[in-house]
Amino acid sequence: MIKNKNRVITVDGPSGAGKGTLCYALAKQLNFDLLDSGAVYRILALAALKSNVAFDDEQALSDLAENLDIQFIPQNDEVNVILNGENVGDQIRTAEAGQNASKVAAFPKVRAALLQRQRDFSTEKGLIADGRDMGTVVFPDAQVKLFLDASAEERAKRRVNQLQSKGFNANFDKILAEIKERDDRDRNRAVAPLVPASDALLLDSTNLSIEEVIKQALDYIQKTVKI
Ligand SMILES: Nc1ncnc2c1ncn2[C@@H]1O[C@H](COP(=O)(O)OP(=O)(O)OP(=O)(O)O)[C@@H](O)[C@H]1O
Ligand SMILES: Nc1ccn([C@@H]2O[C@H](COP(=O)(O)O)[C@@H](O)[C@H]2O)c(=O)n1
Repeated sequence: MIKNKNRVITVDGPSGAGKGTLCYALAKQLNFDLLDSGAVYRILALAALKSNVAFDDEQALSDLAENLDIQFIPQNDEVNVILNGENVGDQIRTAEAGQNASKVAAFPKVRAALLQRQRDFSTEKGLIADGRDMGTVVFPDAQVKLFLDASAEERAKRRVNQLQSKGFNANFDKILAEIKERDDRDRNRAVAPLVPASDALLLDSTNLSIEEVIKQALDYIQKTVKI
């Protein structure tokens, strides 16, 4: 049995690698809680827009981050994301919201303001933590660390399919450019850049189906720790 404070499995990686899909499956299979840390940064960017805080005002953004009133409420197979009492699930899931999140996430004071809030998601039940710095910064003592990657072209293809399946128009070249821009910002920022933890298992999902990724992750988890 994993000791309480370390009962954490981290999944980091770039946008569209399949982290959310994998984390949801792992949380369900293992009956662990789920932290979607990207949603926290997306909510902060939305809160900044709503309160006219500029994306380059680090102090105001970190003050906002300290006082964010957010709730994640599971309902059926979804998690309702609530900001100041308003369900903002749809507003934080746009491509623009992802780009805005990566801008506010680059500031050290913002990341510091959100650190404990993310750690508080870890309980005795166990936690699957999805993000960019889960294994390197937020949960450095996690028992299992995964880094899920895929080529930028494959990730753009997945995003196009995802948007089209929801009835939206999607332009591959535009989405690929956005993915590369966000990768670049996340990988090259001064604080908590997107890098695999030194003790993370690297999983390249470019040529793997969702089922294969889940199986490889579960096999590794079961080999590494007794859940
Ligand atoms: N191995 C895979 N093969 C094909 N499609 C996949 C695979 N993994 C995930 N997908 C699909 O790719 C899309 C993006 O996946 P997902 O949202 O899980 O990525 P993500 O890494 O969480 O992205 P983000 O960091 O931007 O939230 C989804 O439509 C998902 O169904
Ligand atoms: N641990 C994290 C998680 C996310 N970010 C930033 O938020 C952006 C949106 O994340 P998604 O996973 O929801 O796509 C992402 O591009 C990162 O800039 C982060 O910095 N740290």
